[in-house]
Amino acid sequence: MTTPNPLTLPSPAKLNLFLHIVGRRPDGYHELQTLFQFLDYGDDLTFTLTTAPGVRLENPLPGVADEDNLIIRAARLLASTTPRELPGVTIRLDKRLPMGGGLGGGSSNCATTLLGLNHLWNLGLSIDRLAELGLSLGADVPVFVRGFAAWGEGVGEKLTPAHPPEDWFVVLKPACDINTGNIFSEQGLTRDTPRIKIAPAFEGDASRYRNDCEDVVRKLYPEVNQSLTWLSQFGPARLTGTGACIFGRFPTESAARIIWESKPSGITGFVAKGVNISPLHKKLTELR
Ligand SMILES: C[C@](O)(CO)[C@H](O)COP(=O)(O)OP(=O)(O)OC[C@H]1O[C@@H](n2ccc(N)nc2=O)[C@H](O)[C@@H]1O
Ligand SMILES: Nc1ncnc2c1ncn2[C@@H]1O[C@H](COP(=O)(O)OP(=O)(O)OP(=O)(O)O)[C@@H](O)[C@H]1O
Repeated sequence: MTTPNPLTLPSPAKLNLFLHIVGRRPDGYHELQTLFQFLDYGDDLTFTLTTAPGVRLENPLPGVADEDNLIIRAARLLASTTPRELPGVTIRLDKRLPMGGGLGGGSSNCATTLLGLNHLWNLGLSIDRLAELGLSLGADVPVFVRGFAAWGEGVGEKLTPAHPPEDWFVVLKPACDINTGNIFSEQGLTRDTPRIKIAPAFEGDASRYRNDCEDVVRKLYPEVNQSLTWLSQFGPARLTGTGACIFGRFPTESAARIIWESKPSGITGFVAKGVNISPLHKKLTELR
């Protein structure tokens, strides 16, 4: 199939179905054990190749300077890997994922840019190389580059494919933004959860494991505490990443929608399906 110009690619959310902090590296980064799954919900990025050189963002993100935007940083990093003169590109971001929500929106935008421009610029970089470039921009980027649900170890870059059930989720965004770095620097954070043995073909219920950031986040953010208490009435509810979003798992879309409709007023969020192959990779496969 010929690649359309403009080309729109999905930039999905991830959930951390559980998140254990098992240690701390000498550079201060935390060693994790986590289970990543994608959602069939997220942002869209539209790439338009142009004859004028350079990388431009059509719609800047409020509060994020273009040179800090992970889309621009990913595009520039990719361009620096080749001496070739590349076509210019204009990128439009249709943002749906809340920022600072623990859904990995910025990291996902970064990965969609790396994979999208590798394709459009015909760079031929391997997934391993793209994951390595991505890791230099953020700990959550490699899982979005690789595109399969996975056990994550290290800082989340050592990935082993996993197959959690593709259930439905109610994702709630309490009315607060949480900075990942701030949570990881909290004194009271649990950092010594014993390592568990990862089961490569995991197909079970991850809710028997916890999110180690939850106690600290509940204490610092009463909005998250209240939302978790509310959603827990219907089954296990968890924080994703360092929050602020929380999620509950349901076997069917209709079961999830019933709970969604009854949520307290003032809380935003969405209902989405968990998927073990990233919608980005599905779309790129169609283009090959
Ligand atoms: C919490 C997770 O979302 C779980 O998937 C990720 O580990 C966070 O990944 P991310 O948002 O890509 O995080 P980064 O942008 O790499 O890191 C933000 C800051 O959080 C802290 N940080 C992050 C990841 C990690 N494993 N240990 C840390 O201590 C570092 O101070 C870092 O400067
Ligand atoms: N394209 C982008 N989209 C969103 N945030 C971006 C982007 N580029 C840079 N950022 C910065 O990254 C920060 C974290 O945004 P993001 O949406 O990835 O949070 P998050 O979901 O909590 O991430 P994670 O789960 O990886 O910790 C934002 O507050 C913003 O300053």
